[in-house]
Order: sequence, then C-alpha cells, then structure tokens
Amino acid sequence: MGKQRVAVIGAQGRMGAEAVRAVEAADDLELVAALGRGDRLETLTEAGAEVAVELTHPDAVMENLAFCVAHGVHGVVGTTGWTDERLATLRGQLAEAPGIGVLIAPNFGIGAVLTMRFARQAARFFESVEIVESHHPGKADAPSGTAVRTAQLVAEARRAAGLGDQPDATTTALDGARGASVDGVPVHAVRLRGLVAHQEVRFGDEGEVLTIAHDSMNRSSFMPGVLLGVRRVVGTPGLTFGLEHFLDLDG
Ligand SMILES: NC(=O)C1=CN([C@@H]2O[C@H](COP(=O)(O)OP(=O)(O)OC[C@H]3O[C@@H](n4cnc5c(N)ncnc54)[C@H](OP(=O)(O)O)[C@@H]3O)[C@@H](O)[C@H]2O)C=CC1
Ligand SMILES: O=C(O)C1=N[C@H](C(=O)O)C[C@H](O)C1
Repeated sequence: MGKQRVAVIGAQGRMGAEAVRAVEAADDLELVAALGRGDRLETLTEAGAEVAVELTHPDAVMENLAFCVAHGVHGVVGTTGWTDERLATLRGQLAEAPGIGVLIAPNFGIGAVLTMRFARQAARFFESVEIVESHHPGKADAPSGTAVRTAQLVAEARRAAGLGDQPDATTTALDGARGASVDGVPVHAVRLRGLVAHQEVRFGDEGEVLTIAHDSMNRSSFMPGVLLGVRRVVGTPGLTFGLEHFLDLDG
C-alpha cells in the first residue's frame, strides 16, 4: 500500500511546524504540502493531498475546511473556536460530500482526552465544579476549546443526574472575577509566559475536593493524536468530534 498523502495548513505555526515534523517522520505518511498564511488552497489538490491537518486560527478554519470538503480532502482539525452554528455549517458541507471525513479534536493529547472523560464521570457526584485552564500568552482564544468541551460534558452529566445550579452566594463581583459561564460551569483562563497547555477540573462537595489535572509540557505530546487522526479519518466519513472516538476508551 502507498503512503498516505498529507498536507498541513498553518505549517509555520507552533502546532503546524510540529505536525510537519511528525508527518515527515512517519513511515506510512508523505508530506505533500505545507501551507502558510497567503498560500493558495489549490496547492492541496495540485499536490494530491488525501488528508489536510488544519492548525491555523478560528478566523481561518471554516474557509479552509470548506475548500477541503468540497475538493474531496479529509480533514484533521485542531483549530479551536467551534460553535453549534459552525458545526452545523460543516455538517451541511459534509452531507454534500459522501465519503469525506473530518475529525475535530478539541485536544489531541491522550491525557487531556482522558481528563474530559474522567470529569464527565465525576460530575454527578459533586455539588460544585469549576475549571481553570492555563496557557501560553500567544493563544488567541479564551477559554480554550478543551475547557469549553470539558464544561459542556460536565454540564450534560449534571443535567442527566438532575443536579441544579451550583451554590454561589456572590452578589457583587468585578467583571470576570467568577470566570466565564460555559453551560453554567465557571471557566477561568490564565495566560502566562512559560506555560504550554494545562487544565484543572475542580469538583467540590461537603468536606471533600477532587481535582483532575492535566499538563501538556510540549507540543510534541499532541502528535500521536494528530497522526492517529490522520490514519483513521479516511475510513470515517462525516464529522467526528473528539479524538476519544478513535481511542476505544471503553475497550
Ligand atoms: N487540538 C489541539 O490539541 C491543539 C489545538 N491548538 C489550536 O490550534 C490552533 C493553532 O495553534 P498554534 O499553532 O499555537 O497557533 P500559531 O499562531 O502558532 O499558528 C497558526 C499558524 O496558522 C497561520 N495561519 C493563519 N491563518 C491562516 C490561513 N488562512 N492559512 C494558512 N495559515 C494560516 C498563522 O500565520 P500568521 O502567523 O501569519 O498568523 C500561523 O503560522 C489554535 O486554534 C490552537 O488553539 C493548539 C494546540 C493543540
Ligand atoms: O492554543 C493552544 O495552545 C491549545 N489549544 C487547544 C485548546 O484551545 O483547547 C488545545 C490545547 O489546550 C492547546
């Protein structure tokens, strides 16, 4: 079998540069295009890319993916900024392109995926929950896509368990002091030089606190997840949201 033909969009960025190295180092993959800002998307089809790894910016990802899907190129997406509206648009595009798959991974780190799973499991047992995500100061979006997804999963689990609003007697607060509410879960975003990507999910109930913490110490830690996505997405038509769907976590 020939090597899978892979392109990286956002190839000069922090994640994109790492993805270029990871694809080049993989025996079963061939890097056929590395696009930066201003490069023509047609380069993807001219190079015969089968899969594009999209690691750019929330402002650019929709246009890039629309091109990929319309031209029969599968997508593996790490870029953040996903809303229900954006997902609906992408699903509509995929419906017109049978056989094409797109994986959106809020986080490619295996530990981060497990953090989300564990947080979902823990959610029904605790009255209170807050999320603290901490990142490098070059990050464009806040809160992180991982924190948003974690909050949504926790909120769904709380609702399913019949839990109501969290206890919080705050009546006066400076703007932002209680974080952003994502589906009722307070999320606090820290931006600090020296950090890469970190998250704590803090649960509390009478007399006990459970903290689930994950730290990405470098960006190469995301690459096994990126490569797994590249290998699996070609056989998985439609939209897959979350790397957990390729990890057999219940196996
Ligand atoms: N899912 C995951 O596990 C992870 C996801 N991310 C996400 O990935 C995205 C990228 O992160 P990061 O690498 O740190 O960001 P960077 O800013 O370092 O890299 C983004 C790159 O994309 C380029 N770019 C912007 N627009 C376009 C475009 N239209 N076409 C081609 N290239 C473009 C930028 O160019 P220029 O510099 O000129 O703007 C830059 O080189 C973010 O959304 C981030 O949150 C990050 C880490 C892990
Ligand atoms: O911008 C980053 O760096 C990261 N972005 C993703 C996110 O927003 O969750 C994944 C990881 O946290 C690193």
